[in-house]
Amino acid sequence: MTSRAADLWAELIVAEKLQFDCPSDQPQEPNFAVVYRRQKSHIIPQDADRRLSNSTSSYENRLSFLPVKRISWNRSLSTRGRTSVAATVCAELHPQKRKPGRKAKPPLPRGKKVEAANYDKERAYFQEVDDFELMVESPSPNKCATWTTGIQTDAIIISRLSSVLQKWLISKKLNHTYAPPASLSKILETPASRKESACGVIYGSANVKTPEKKSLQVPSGLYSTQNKHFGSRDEDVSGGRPLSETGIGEICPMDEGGYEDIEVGVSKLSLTSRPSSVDAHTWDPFLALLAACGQSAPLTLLEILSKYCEPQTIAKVGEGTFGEAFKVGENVFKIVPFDGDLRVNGEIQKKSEELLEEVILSGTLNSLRAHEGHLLNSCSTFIQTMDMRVCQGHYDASLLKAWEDWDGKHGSENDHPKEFPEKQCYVVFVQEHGGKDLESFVLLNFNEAKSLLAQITLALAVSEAAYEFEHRDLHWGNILLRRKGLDTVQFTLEGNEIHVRTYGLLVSIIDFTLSRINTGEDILFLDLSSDPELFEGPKGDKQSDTYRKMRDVTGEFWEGSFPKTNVLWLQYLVDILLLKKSYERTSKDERDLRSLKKRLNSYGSAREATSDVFFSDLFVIFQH
Ligand SMILES: Nc1ncnc2c1ncn2[C@@H]1O[C@H](COP(=O)(O)OP(=O)(O)OP(=O)(O)O)[C@@H](O)[C@H]1O
Repeated sequence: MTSRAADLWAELIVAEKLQFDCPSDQPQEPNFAVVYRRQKSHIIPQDADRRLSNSTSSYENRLSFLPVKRISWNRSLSTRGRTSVAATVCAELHPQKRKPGRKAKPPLPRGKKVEAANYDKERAYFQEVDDFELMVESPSPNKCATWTTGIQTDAIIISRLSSVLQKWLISKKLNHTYAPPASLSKILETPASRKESACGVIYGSANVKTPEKKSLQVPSGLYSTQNKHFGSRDEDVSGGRPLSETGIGEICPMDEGGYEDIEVGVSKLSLTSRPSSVDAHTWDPFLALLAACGQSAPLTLLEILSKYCEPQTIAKVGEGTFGEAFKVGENVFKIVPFDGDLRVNGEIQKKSEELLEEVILSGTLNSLRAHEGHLLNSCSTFIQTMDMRVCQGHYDASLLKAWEDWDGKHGSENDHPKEFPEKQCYVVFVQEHGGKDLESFVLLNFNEAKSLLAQITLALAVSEAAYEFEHRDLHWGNILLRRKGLDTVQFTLEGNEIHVRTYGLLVSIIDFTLSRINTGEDILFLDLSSDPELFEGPKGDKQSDTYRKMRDVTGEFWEGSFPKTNVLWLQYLVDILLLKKSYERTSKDERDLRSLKKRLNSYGSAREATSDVFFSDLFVIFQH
């Protein structure tokens, strides 16, 4: 960003602040949306530091589930990037210096009387900003917070522990190498199990209901779909230390078995049989994460990289606060360090259990891909995760080179990864390459804009039907676009096949950090109330307003199912398409968009929104 833009920026945020503080004086809303990214919080409670350093040196004494009201929230949802607005100023307590030249936001001036907002300046600012090539990461409010699944009491922690272990046990069963599922294969071959996977509890449409905490059900859908993505486990799994030598192995032996031994394993975790203190010290989320990735020991980064391409061909494609994204062969590797002492980009690293949840969530959304066309609800709009692996060691030389090349061209906001020590662990998400984010993608015409909205609306509708899914952070950095010569893309919603005209545009949704999902066993969600900054963005900024509207809709009961939040993000997207993106369109097209936005007010879910007339000429429906 040029210094002129920075100056304009400083003036703008003063004006914004004044307007925010004195809404009655200046009720008028700005004409241009500001993209709000959350600011890094620099308040690191001593407690958090202590816990972190305790947990990283050895895996043996790792605390199991941290108290769910976690300090990690305070590492906070970061605000980064060019167009960010700093809504609050946090005390700078953490010792790590910011990388010189990092594009930090100007602080929000406080207590200073200034003139009211001048929108000509704002317009000029955004003009300048838009001219600046958009290369860096999505404006994602950065994660941090802890995934949580319930009210923060000991009993709930135990129950959560048990339920995550259920998932671990299931994951283990998913893995051919761990436990060749001979009996399972037979079950899968039967028509009954296929039918169950189509209408099953986990992947069925209306079967997932929030309040029910189901007893363990072996998700045949999980086997029949996820096996296809994660089925090819390899040498490292069988060759490594068997989990039966670990604490987890004692809970559920590693040898063969069908559903029974999963149930036996889980039953051993019942509240009556195990005091919470025992659970807290025998459960090791790192081992569970390994198991969920089908491993018994971490790989090196080079091992996984070299399976996908010649390491010299790797190029960096993007960055977030916690993840670096590299193009590796045809795929994108998102590499997220975790559990280490070293601050990454000023943030405390994520913990194993957070990554475990993310792994589960990615796997669950993956299962919406209908490989055999037998799912009641399916779509391919959520980014495909091909593999997820735990790695350990220094950053590989090929990645360092790619990182430096990108830094030279674009100027990274992240710390140089050469700092990672030998003990550093990472989760590598191997994903399909989803293209460019909406922020930087150049839309050509109104048809593309319509198809974008249609694909997102249907994907949300499908995921609502399957998992009560709410993305809760669907800003323009989390929508990837690419052009592909497909006329239509297929969705299945409650058994109905719907083909959406693409006009050559294919949409992928990424970043499920704030998302809420009901897997049928657990409700995974983030307690956004723990991050008040999220709701303090400038008034009139569409993204910030959307967080506040979500808060109103949910009444801060973030665990609950409120599909309306998906509708709020659809309205945000309409605004973005009207206000922030330029493409060939008529005034009638704009009127249509505005009418859609208005009608969206009356829809309670993306599912309902699919019936809107706006989409009628884009959908071709086949009823079964
Ligand atoms: N599958 C993908 N295909 C193409 N680009 C991707 C993919 N995944 C991530 N990227 C790129 O990397 C950037 C960072 O990814 P992502 O937002 O998932 O990381 P993150 O660490 O979760 O970010 P943050 O925490 O800051 O939101 C994205 O904005 C995008 O440009």
